[in-house]
Amino acid sequence: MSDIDTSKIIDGKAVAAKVEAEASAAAQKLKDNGIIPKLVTVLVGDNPASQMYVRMKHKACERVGIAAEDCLPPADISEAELLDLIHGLNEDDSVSSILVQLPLPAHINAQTIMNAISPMKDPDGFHPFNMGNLMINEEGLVPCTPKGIIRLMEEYNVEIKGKNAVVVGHSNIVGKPMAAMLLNRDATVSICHVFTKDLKLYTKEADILVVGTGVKHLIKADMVKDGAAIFDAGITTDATGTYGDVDFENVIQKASLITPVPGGVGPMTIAILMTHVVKCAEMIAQK
Ligand SMILES: Nc1nc(=O)c2c([nH]1)NC[C@@H]1CN(c3ccc(C(=O)N[C@@H](CCC(=O)O)C(=O)O)cc3)C=[N+]21
Repeated sequence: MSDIDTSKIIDGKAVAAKVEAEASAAAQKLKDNGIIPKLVTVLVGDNPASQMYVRMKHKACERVGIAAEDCLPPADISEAELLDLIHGLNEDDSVSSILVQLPLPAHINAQTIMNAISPMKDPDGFHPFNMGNLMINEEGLVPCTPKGIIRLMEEYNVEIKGKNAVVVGHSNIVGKPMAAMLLNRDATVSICHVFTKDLKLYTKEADILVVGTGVKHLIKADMVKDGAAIFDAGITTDATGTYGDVDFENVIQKASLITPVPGGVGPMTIAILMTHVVKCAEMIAQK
């Protein structure tokens, strides 16, 4: 195995700590004025991975000084009952933010649920109102993972304007909003996905490469341009360990900058979420 130049590795944990400190300061200002930002998480059923992610979000709230509450409906809750629960949280003035953990059980339409969350209380930025604003370059509450990646680009002085940016994965929570954010900053953006015929043809041209597919080690060294900045939003955990969508050890040899998994994009997602909970509380205070 060849040596790894650690100066190329983006420290997502360090930037996340900085973002959390900013959120904490903003939360303190609100609290000085008698407003307590509060996140309510809704976790349907008992998926262990979801339980872990929700626990990580609650721990972040604790670090930042945000109140957090857990709603734990059973896996067989009906869509109508879940909608009722959300309507109650929308009406509750003590609740700043509502996060319904994904994935939801198959008998519930996830988008129907996302649409029911008040767009003012949507720290995930998944409501069509917030998604629509992103599309017209009015970035308010936007999806946390791509926003966290943009913040990493800013912190590491990755120029976006005029660059070839390639996004692999076209999900509503990573790929699509990522592409919109890069386009808003004047990159030339390509979006590749599972039906793309020749993935390498695109990735080879990428000055900025963002990958979010959930396919372990999809991106190999021969698919990457020399000097590319690479952001890996994928995470797969199996019996042998935790992996990203990028074959890190080999791809780092060609990259100028690269996020590790874990410790890259993941912590940023949660840190940005914290800033959004505070933003929601600020919006409610101004209403
Ligand atoms: N409504 C909703 N909002 C979400 O934001 C949301 C969701 N549903 N469903 C699931 C995905 C997944 N997600 C992650 C956040 C942080 C890490 C993270 O911080 N990971 C650590 C590693 C954790 C480990 O070791 O497995 C890291 O990358 O360093 C991972 C995954 C948020 N999600």
